[in-house]
Amino acid sequence: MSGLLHATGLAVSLGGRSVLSGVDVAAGPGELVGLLGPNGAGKTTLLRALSGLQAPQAGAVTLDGAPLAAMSPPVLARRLAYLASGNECQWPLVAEALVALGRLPHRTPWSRLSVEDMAAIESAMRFTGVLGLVGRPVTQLSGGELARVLLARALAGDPELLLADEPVAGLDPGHQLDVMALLARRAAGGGTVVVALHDLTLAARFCTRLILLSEGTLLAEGAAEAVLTPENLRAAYGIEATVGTLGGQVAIAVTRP
Ligand SMILES: Nc1ncnc2c1ncn2[C@@H]1O[C@H](COP(=O)(O)OP(=O)(O)OP(=O)(O)O)[C@@H](O)[C@H]1O
Repeated sequence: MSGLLHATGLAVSLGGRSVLSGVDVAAGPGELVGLLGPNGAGKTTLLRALSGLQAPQAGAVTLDGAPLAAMSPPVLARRLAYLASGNECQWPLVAEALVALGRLPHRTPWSRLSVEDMAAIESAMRFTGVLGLVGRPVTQLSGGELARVLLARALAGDPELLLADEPVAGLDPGHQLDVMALLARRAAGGGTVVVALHDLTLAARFCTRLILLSEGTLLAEGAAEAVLTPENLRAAYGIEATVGTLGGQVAIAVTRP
C-alpha cells in the first residue's frame, strides 16, 4: 500500500535561527503518528516540511521513495492534505462551499461538482459532524465548528496522507474524542495520519506511535509507554507526570514542580 512518508536529516532555519535539525521521521499506511513537544519545539515546522510547504535547508522528504520536492503540486495535492492550525477563514462562504474546496485537486478547472465530488463532500461533513452547518456562512461559526468544517475540507479530497496541526484545539471533550476516533479510523483503513497534539492523554489513547520533539530535535519516538515517561516529559516540558490508568483508559496527570 502506498503513502509512506519518510524524512531524513531534516534541518530548517527560520529568521536566521535553527528550528529543526537532524530530524529523521517516517509515517506509513495504518499509522496515526502523534507529534508532541512544547510550544516552539518545531511541530508546525516539521508538519510543513513533511507536506512540502517548507523547503528544508538540509535533508529530504520522500513519499513512497520519490522526493516530495520533485512532485508536481497537483499530484501532491491529490495525495496529501495539510490542515493548518489556527482555524481562520475571512471569506463568507457557506460551510459546504468551504468543504468543496477540498475537492479542487480532483476537478478540472471551472467544472461543476460531479456526483462523486458531492458524495465526498457529504461524507466528509457527516464524519466530522457538520452536516447541520450546511448553509451557514463560515465567518459566523464558532471556533470549534469552523475547525471541524476545515477538517471536513481536508477529508473531502480523501487524501492518502493527512497531516493535521492541532486538529482538536478548541474542540469540546466530546468532539475531541470524535475527531481522534475519526483520525484513528482513517489510519486503520490504510491511511497515513500525522497529527500535532498538546493533549498527552489523547495522544496516548489514540496514536499508534508518538514522536516527541524538543528544541527542534527528536527527544523520543515509539509507543506511548516508551515516549510518555516521567523523564521524557520532564525533559521536554519541565513538568512532573504521573502516567496511569483510570476507568481502563490511559490517564496522565501533570504538575509543574
Ligand atoms: N517565520 C519564522 N521566522 C522566525 N522564526 C520562526 C518562524 N516561524 C516559526 N519560528 C520559530 O520556530 C520555532 C518553532 O516554531 P513551530 O511553530 O514549528 O513550533 P511548534 O512546536 O509548532 O509550537 P506551538 O506548540 O507553539 O504551536 C519557534 O521558536 C518559532 O518562534
